[in-house]
Amino acid sequence: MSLYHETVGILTSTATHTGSLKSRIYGSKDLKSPPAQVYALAFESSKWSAILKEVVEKSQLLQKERKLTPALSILLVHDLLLAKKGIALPASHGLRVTVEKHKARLQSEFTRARIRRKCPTVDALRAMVDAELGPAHPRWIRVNTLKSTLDEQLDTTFKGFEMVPTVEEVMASASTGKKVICLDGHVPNLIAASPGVDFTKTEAYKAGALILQDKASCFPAYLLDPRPEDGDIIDACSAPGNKTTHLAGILHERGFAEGQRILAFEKDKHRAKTLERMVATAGSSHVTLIHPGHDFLKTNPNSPEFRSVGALLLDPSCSGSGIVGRDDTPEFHLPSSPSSLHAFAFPPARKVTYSTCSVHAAENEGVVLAALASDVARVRGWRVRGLREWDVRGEVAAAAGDEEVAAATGRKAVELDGLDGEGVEVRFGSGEDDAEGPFERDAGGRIVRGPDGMPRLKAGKGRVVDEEDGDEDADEDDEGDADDEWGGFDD
Ligand SMILES: C[S@@+](CC[C@H](N)C(=O)[O-])C[C@H]1O[C@@H](n2cnc3c(N)ncnc32)[C@H](O)[C@@H]1O
Repeated sequence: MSLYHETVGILTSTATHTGSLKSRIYGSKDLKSPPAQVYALAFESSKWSAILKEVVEKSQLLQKERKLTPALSILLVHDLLLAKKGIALPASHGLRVTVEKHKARLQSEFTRARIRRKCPTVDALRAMVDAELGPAHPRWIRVNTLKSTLDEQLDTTFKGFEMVPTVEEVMASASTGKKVICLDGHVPNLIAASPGVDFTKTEAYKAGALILQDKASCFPAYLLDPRPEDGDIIDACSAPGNKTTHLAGILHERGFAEGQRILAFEKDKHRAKTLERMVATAGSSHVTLIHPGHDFLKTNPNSPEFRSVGALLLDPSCSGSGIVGRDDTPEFHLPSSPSSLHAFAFPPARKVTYSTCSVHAAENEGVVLAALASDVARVRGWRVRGLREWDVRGEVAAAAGDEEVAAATGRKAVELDGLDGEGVEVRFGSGEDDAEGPFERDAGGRIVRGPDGMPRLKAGKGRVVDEEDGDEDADEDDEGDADDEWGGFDD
């Protein structure tokens, strides 16, 4: 079957019409054509289809060529008019001949469609079509510290990229074609690069030194703040392994304690294989114990295996409604909220992060509220912490009017309040607004980082590093509530 028929099949089949376009194509076992080619054709043709529909209709192509279907006509006319190499079929192929004999008429209808949109050139029309898709998002790349360092990557993979101080400038580079990068101001070792640059061919990517991971997806491991003294860390819902390997990267920089491990659960055996591959490529197999095909909810928190689990990361399956750039409407799956309640029951656990890639309150604030209202949370004293200074936090209405939950759950950080009076390491910041953010910047506007790779906070902005013992302390709060002083992760 030709590339065109296979792509029509993907775009029109109701049987495969779930999940994103990408997952439908890359998850299809029946495709003969290269998935990347099918994806490019499906995506680009869909992007242009409003204009191509006009061209096909006004040229009366379908009336003249009865064997062509509407979907096939859009794909073929797309390649005829817009692909560099034209229709990807032999010159004598019936489909190609059928469409090419109408080239002059199709071309003139395309020109009319462009003029109707007041675009003087095809490039201007292209820019208009791209703009309708919304702003180009940066390519987020996490340097995997198990395999490389930020500096090493700046000197190699990103050599030749211009360093800019803001993500807005990275996004703007989509229209100038310049290759630029910006170091993220929140998550260490995270880089925003120009949209459209393909890093999958680089040696660093192939070696696992670079991991393509959206910024939002980097927050859970960063907020969990795994430390050598935390003991074992559970990643309850691990595949494909972005956060599992991120946890390993953070602990690698801090130094794993003797015998400290990441316990990674993945209930889907097929996805667990992907997890195994990712953990191996990232160089973290020796510190990660994978439980393939194991349902985290079926674990016994009191089992000796978990006696030193101090922190858990929960990233359950969700509707995915908040994924930027998702190209079609996702199904609405509710997450398994019991995972939060289950995590609270691990005896030594002191920290849990709960994250989703959903914008639905039922999957976010609703789950946090239900978890906090549970018996185990009340008995063990679990409370919500985190992200006080983040611009977008939980919604008060969605949190049933609970302002503490709403104000603290912008990106779902939940932490145990010290049961034994020792308190906890993470504290809230003051919540003051600061146009430039709370971090020190150098003359070029870049965020200055401390020896541990964390951005350095300006004096008076929450977390500070005690120069003598390296411990992180909170500044004095005007209201004297040390619990409300943390500002380490926030903008
Ligand atoms: C959102 S994805 C996790 C993404 C992953 N944390 C990452 O950053 O790459 C959710 C995964 O959790 C798995 N999962 C869901 N419920 C689970 C459970 N109760 N126990 C173990 N795995 C679970 C799903 O099979 C799926 O692979």
